[in-house]
This record gives sequence, structure tokens and C-alpha cells, in this order.
Amino acid sequence: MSAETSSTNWLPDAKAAFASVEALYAQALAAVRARVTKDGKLSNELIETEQHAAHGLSWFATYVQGLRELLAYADRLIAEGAYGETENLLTRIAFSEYLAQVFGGIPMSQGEFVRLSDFGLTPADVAARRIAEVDALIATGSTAPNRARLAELIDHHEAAETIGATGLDETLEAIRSEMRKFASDNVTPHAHEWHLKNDYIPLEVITGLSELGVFGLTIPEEYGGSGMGKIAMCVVSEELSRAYIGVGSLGTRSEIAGELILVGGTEEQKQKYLPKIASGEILPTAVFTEPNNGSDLANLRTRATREGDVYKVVGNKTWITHPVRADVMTLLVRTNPNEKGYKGLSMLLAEKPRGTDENPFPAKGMTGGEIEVLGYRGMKEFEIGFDNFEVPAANLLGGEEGKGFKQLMETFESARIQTAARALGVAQAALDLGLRYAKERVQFGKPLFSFPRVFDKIVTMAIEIHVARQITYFAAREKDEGKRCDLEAGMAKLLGARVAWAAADNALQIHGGNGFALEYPVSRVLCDARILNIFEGAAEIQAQVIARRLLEG
Ligand SMILES: Cc1cc2nc3c(=O)[nH]c(=O)nc-3n(C[C@H](O)[C@H](O)[C@H](O)COP(=O)(O)OP(=O)(O)OC[C@H]3O[C@@H](n4cnc5c(N)ncnc54)[C@H](O)[C@@H]3O)c2cc1C
Repeated sequence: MSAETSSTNWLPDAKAAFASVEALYAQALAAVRARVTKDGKLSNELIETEQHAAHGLSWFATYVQGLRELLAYADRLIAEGAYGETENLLTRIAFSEYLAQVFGGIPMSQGEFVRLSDFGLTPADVAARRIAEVDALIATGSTAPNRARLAELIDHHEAAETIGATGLDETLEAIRSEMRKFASDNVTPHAHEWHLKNDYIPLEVITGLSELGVFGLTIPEEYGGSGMGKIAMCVVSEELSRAYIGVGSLGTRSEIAGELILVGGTEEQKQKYLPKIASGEILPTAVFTEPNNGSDLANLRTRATREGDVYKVVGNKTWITHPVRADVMTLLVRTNPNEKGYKGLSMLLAEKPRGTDENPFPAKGMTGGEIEVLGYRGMKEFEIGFDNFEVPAANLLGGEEGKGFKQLMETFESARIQTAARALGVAQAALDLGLRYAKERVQFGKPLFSFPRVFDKIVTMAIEIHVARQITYFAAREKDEGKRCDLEAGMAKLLGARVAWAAADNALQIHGGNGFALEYPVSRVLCDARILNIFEGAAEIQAQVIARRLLEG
């Protein structure tokens, strides 16, 4: 253990640098706001024209949030006496790296960078905020010796479940261990085969998750769940996704349906569905996207017409995950054709029988075909046609038409936090595989892990997971305390998806040619990681939503 790499004397500088970055961000916000305001109001047209700056602002705000959470993490763990050398190096290198990116250019994706000048900040604006502490931290944080020392610590981390303490309490870490044990026994050894064969995740695995209470984790106890809150959901999603994203995503639809019914359902609907969703007896599926309406969901066209005691549904949906084995669909439809936008939409709790590969949809008025996919397998994606498919009118969520879109929006915070946690799991899987391979594979007489360009990749994965994890836990904590956290949840998902993709790409690179072989699990992790930037709000849409909220102030 080195005194230098354990020293926390960089933290006062970091606090000063953070204040400066916050001030710079406030200037960027004001500058972009001025550019997208017309006649005293935010103009949607101008926000669209200025997308690069507006979306860049979301990334800048995400970095500010990341830096803030790193400092909060350090303070908390120091107070608890749990801040060791690994935690210090992770935090210091991450802080320095993200600080350098703020001043040098933040990657919004590969090849798309946002720079301070894009916000309209002048060199003088930037120079005034680039105080001595900023330069000192950049120069002394993410250095070759610090990275080498962190790599050395990571090399010995295998017995631990995460690299460095997560900052969560013992109960949550015990949940992590329980999930990790279940996944190591029942998922990890088979995941790659399920992927290669495009097999369903076996029902026994779903039963096992039900017994562990995974589907009822956040459902209140009065409705048969364990009412544990969103941080527990994060830990569970993270560990299961680390084994296989498909397994970590089984709970996603239960989470969405549970949340929809909790926020929008009648008491009768809560009593009827929540206990069965919590126990895993009912598997839900989320049916929103249409062939012509993905990101632009508010304009969807699938019609539900009330005829007596039923709604008759006509239209086409696509990209529906796990619909064949599902028992109930949260089905977003247009009940009012005269209202073209979101106000004409309603949510139905549409029950359906389970199907098989041979007969996927054994229900009157329902047909569908599988969409073959790169990754994110194990549940199967389908396009679905509805031709006078009947849903009892009593299954209109909340018993009132026109509320569907609003009800869905209310679930976005939870869904995004859960997806951010899935991204963390995938990124961690990439790190695990990359690290193991780098230690085993010998070239030029040495393990790959001894080469800086190789261990640097692992170090980058570790620090980025650290930042994304702290933002995700922060959003979850806010949600558990009943606070609005749409911004932070969106940021967690935005960053998590980029981090997972970069981690998977780098882990594959460490595998060299073998990474390109289907036989190696890292090839699956690359395919799985790719989805995270597309669903639950594609990266561009996520940035757009965050930007709008920031600009509104
Ligand atoms: C594997 C998988 C599983 C899925 N599971 C489900 C599910 O279970 N249920 C469900 O309902 N849906 C599901 N989806 C659908 C998913 O939510 C949509 O794919 C997503 O919302 C994007 O919509 P789209 O594919 O129509 O892309 P589009 O909306 O056509 O967007 C294409 C690209 O253009 C960008 N773009 C679009 N509009 C703008 C804009 N205004 N400004 C800048 N860029 C823009 C997007 O960010 C994206 O990069 C799933 C999708 C996949 C691939």
C-alpha cells in the first residue's frame, strides 16, 4: 500500500474544482437556453436545430452529477471508515478523467463529442473556470502510475464481488451475494448456450427467481411484495444482468407492469394483479412500440374501440419482448381517434394465454412472428398483429380513458433506473471476462494484463462503472425517498448504456481474434451491450428529454 495512492489530500482541490465546473455548467446552460429561446419561451424548433448543443448539455449535466456523486461517495465512505486505497484510486482517477473530458470534449457516442465551445462558451469563459486546482487534478489523477497501481489492486480483487466498496449497506450487499450465488449456479454456466441456440431462459430459472422474491421486490407488502425499494432492485438487476442480460431483464416487465398498476390502477386492479405479479405467477409483457412509432410513441395508432363491455383492438405492434410466455400485456392503445397526440391514449391490462414456439399466440384476434436479433435473447422479440382482439372494459388501467401516456411516463423513472442497473451488470460482465482473459493469455512471455494498453482498458471499465453506479444508486435513493428523480434516472441510463458498450468493446479487444469467435462469451456480451443505447429511450431521445428538463429549469 502506498501513502501517495491512499492519500485523500486531493479532495479539497476536487471540491474547489467541482465548484468551478458547476459554475461553468451554469454558464453553458444559460448560453444554450438563450439560443433556443424565442419570444421569451423555449422553442421546440430551435431545440431541434441546436440538438448538438442541447444534447451535449445533457451530457455535461451528467458529468457534473457524476463528479458530485464521486465526492459524496468519498465523504460517506471516509466517515464510515470504509475508504481504502482501491476506493481512493477509483474515485481519484475517475474524477480526474471526467474533469479532463469536461474541458477536452465529452463523448456522446463514439465519434460524437461535445466541446465547451459548442455551448457558445468563449476561450475566456473557459479559462476563468479552469482554475489551478483543475489543472492539478488532471495532471495528478489519471496518471500512468495511478492506473498501474489500480490495475495491481484489481488483479487481486477476484474474491470480492465488486471492485472497491459500492457504498451500500450490509443488507444490500447480502442481497448482492445471494443473487450472485443464484446466478453463478443457475445462469452463468448456461447463458452462452442459451444465447447461441436462441433458447428461452428455462422456466425453472424463472421459478427460482420467483422463490427469491425478484418479481415482488419493489411491490408493497400489502400487495404481496417485499416493498424493498429501488436500490435493492438495482443490486438484483445488476447481478443478474452480470450473469446474463436476459435474466436481469426478466424482472423489467414485472417492474413496469407493477409500477403502472401501482400509480394508475384502481384498487380492484391492484388487488387482482399485484400479488400475482409479485409471486411470479403472472408474467407481464410491455406492448407499446409500433412499426411506425418507436421514439415518437405519443402518435401511435393501434385503435381500441369500446363495444359494450369490451374494447376491440386493431393494429400492429413490434419489438415486443417475451410476449409468448406472458400472461398479461400492458397494452398502449388509442381510445380516442379524434385526439391525435398523447391525450388520446389509454393503457389496457390485456390478458392472454401462454403460447409455444409452434403456436405463439393462441388467442382470438392475435397473431405474430419472431424477430431474429443480435443479442438480448432468452425472452424473444415479436411483432404482433391485433385484429379485433378483445379486452374487457374493466381492464382499462385506472378505469379512465386518455390517461395511458401519462401513466406510462410516471413509470419512466423506475424503468430507467432499472435499465441503468442492467447496463452496470453488462459492463461488469465485460470487465470480468476481459480481466480473466488478460490474466490467462500470455504473449511475448507475459500475461496480457501486464501491458499498460491492456490493463488501462480494465481500469477504464472499473472507473466508469464506479461513476455510473454512483449516479444510479443516487437516483434510486431519491426515488425511495419519494423525490422526483427523472433527471438523474435519465442520466444514469444515458451514461450506463455508453459505459456498457465501451466496456464490451474493450473486453472483446482484449480477447483479440478469440473475441470474434462466437464460442467466446465476450462475443455475446458485445451483442447484449448494444441494445442498451436503443431501448428505454434511445440515447438521443434520452439526451433530448434531459435537455428539455434542464432548459425548463
Ligand atoms: C431488443 C429490443 C427489445 C425491445 N423491447 C420492447 C418491448 O418489450 N416493448 C416495446 O414496446 N418496445 C420494445 N422495444 C422497442 C424500443 O423501445 C424502440 O426500438 C425504441 O423506442 C426506438 O424506437 P425505434 O426502434 O422505432 O427507432 P426510431 O424512433 O425510428 O429511432 C431511430 C434512431 O433515430 C433517433 N431519433 C429518433 N427521433 C429522433 C429525434 N427527434 N432527434 C434525434 N434523434 C432521433 C433515435 O434515437 C434512434 O437512434 C424493443 C426494441 C429492441 C431492439
